[in-house]
Amino acid sequence: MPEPASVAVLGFGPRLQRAMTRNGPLCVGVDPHPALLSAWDLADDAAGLERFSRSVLEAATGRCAAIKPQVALFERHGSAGLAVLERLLAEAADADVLTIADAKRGDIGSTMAAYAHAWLADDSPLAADAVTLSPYLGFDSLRPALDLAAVTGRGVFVLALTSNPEGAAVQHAGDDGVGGSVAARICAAAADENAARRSADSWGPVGLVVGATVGAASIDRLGIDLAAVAGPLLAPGFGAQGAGVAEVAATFGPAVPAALVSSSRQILTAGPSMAEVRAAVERTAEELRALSRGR
Ligand SMILES: O=c1ccn([C@@H]2O[C@H](COP(=O)(O)O)[C@@H](O)[C@H]2O)c(=O)[nH]1
Repeated sequence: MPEPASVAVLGFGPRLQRAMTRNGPLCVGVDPHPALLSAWDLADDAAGLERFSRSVLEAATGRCAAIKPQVALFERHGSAGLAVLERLLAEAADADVLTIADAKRGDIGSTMAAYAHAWLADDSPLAADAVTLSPYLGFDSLRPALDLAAVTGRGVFVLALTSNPEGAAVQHAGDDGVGGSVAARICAAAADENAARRSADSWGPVGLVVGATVGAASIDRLGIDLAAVAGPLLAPGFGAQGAGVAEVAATFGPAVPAALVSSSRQILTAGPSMAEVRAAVERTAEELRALSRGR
């Protein structure tokens, strides 16, 4: 049977480029940690989760390029939490806010196909604009998601150089300074994938996760050319994990225009006052817009 036609007209790469041009490179993380729910005077249950998520979406709308719900923090509430996530994804789509489900999925064959369907198929209740994927069962084990994203006009962000210090033990393995490390191979595979899928000046559907905390020294030592990926670079680690604008500039260098910088706790701790959350989103967005403008 032929693949069903997708409702998406533009691919994820160009849609994200358009959103970043319009609102700047901030991605607001929706991380309803129990401690944050409590600080917002909300119960640690599905109703609290819903109030929290809706408020973050409202504060983020029109001020950022995308939101990134942390799926684990919805899953910990079971089916009721996933139902809240489904509604958040639908409401964000209605508000014209792009969504990246931070699910870090990765498996083999038909199981990977099921993950791909859950997050990237048009008829799935959990469909997001993009999903994060873990390539540690082999980059090509992600094939069902890479192929489905291309069909439905959605995207993927593959973990390459994560923001946590423990990531280096695996991701830097094989470092020979000329692209032999695990991370460099993932970057090269993403670049090949995008070269086959993207058109002219647009980004392809395959992005990478590269922490803002990683630093230029590691990128240089690993011999990685982030700009060659020709796709978006999701950069967690900003704010609560210690990276600021200077670290984003240093880590991404000439690839800074591709950096979609994600911040969760630093913004969310401004709540529960909606005025304060909106102000925190706008302050962060403006700092990052200034970086994109080269100031
Ligand atoms: O390398 C990675 C990949 C994902 N994350 C996720 O991003 C947010 C970061 O939250 P902050 O509060 O801004 O620190 C969180 O959901 C992580 O699971 C990451 O931090 N690093």
